[in-house]
Amino acid sequence: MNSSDIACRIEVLTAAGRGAIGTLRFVGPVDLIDAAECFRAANGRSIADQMTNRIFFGHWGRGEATEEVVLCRTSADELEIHCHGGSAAITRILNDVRAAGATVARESTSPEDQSHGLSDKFAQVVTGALTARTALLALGQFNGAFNVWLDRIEEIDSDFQLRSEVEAVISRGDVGIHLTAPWQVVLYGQPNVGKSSLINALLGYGRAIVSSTAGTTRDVVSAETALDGWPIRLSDTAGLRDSSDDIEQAGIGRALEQIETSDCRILVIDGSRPLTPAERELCEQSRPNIVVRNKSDLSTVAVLPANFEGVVVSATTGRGIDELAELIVDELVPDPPTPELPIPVTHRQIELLREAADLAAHGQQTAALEVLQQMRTGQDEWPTRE
Ligand SMILES: Nc1nc2c(ncn2[C@@H]2O[C@H](COP(=O)(O)OP(=O)(O)OP(=O)(O)O)[C@@H](O)[C@H]2O)c(=O)[nH]1
Ligand SMILES: [Mg+2]
Repeated sequence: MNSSDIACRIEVLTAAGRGAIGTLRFVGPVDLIDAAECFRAANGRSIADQMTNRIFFGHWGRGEATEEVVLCRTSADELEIHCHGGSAAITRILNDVRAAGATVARESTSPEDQSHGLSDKFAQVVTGALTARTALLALGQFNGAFNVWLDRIEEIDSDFQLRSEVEAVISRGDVGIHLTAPWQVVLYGQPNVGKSSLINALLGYGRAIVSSTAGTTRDVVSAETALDGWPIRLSDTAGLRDSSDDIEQAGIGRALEQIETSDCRILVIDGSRPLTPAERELCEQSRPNIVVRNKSDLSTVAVLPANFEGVVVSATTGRGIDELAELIVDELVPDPPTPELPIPVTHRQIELLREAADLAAHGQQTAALEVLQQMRTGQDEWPTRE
């Protein structure tokens, strides 16, 4: 019998979005998968020779690029496949089984299908949102906040008012872009001031190595967390100093790149001793968003240049860490939006909004509205997480 004559299908059982494990169910003759040679059981038997209702372990894929999976024949012609929860593993298994002749069931819970055809890729933003808070904002857009706004602005008859409405939406673009990608926050400063201790205190666990030896951190060490429900990637960096050590120099080069590309720059100084000339220069030249005066449990003698406030903390005792977290949030999201407000979620949407604001500023209201109508859901490109 030709495989295309066999009624068999595969479906994804786990919900869309990020998860630890992905589960798929195959219904049909399992020798179809054996014949396609996409799975090798650790016990050397074919799937058809495995006992029902017993799990068995093996590798999916051929050659080098295999992946560990756990399978279970839940009945003679039903097979569950448990794999890594990322979409890559699920998609690969779906594609292999489809290539072997199975159909992919419509009830698939891929993000595209989960929108039930109601809307478009807003569903992808909802499932790609990194925290409950950002998921709620994305859900607001999925539920039509943007389209409601597009309907409403068509009624506006003043180009001045149109422009200010559009600019208010643009101002939420930074939050929109970060629904699915964390803000970058960097800690930097001289060696031994307590940067690694601080990142650990903010994270609540020991991510970075701490030691009394200056020059301990050599590379950028990053970790993701959430502060007040906002997704944040904190990066610890090598202490900045003149060094003849090649590895340390390379680490300092990476630190400087990270400082340059971050959304929030936190300069850490050792507040228990007078400010060094290098720290003074960093205050004045590196444009820090926040200056942290660490080691306040020892003393607070450091005096910052005029116009710099500095938050007083101790990574060791925890003093000031909550206040520091609040300052970071205030820097990144000074005006947190609510889910019913329209929020652009892609760079393309922000570009279109800017174009419309510009047209409105030149009195071209009809043209501005035409540009805005291109933003109706379903006509845009969407962000994906690397
Ligand atoms: N008393 C006190 N000691 C601290 C505090 N924060 C850090 N230290 C100590 O300072 C030393 C250096 O801490 P690290 O966190 O490794 O400093 P760093 O800035 O990451 O250093 P490099 O990686 O070398 O650039 C360690 O001995 C820490 O225990 C603090 O708030 N109070
Ligand atoms: Mg360090």
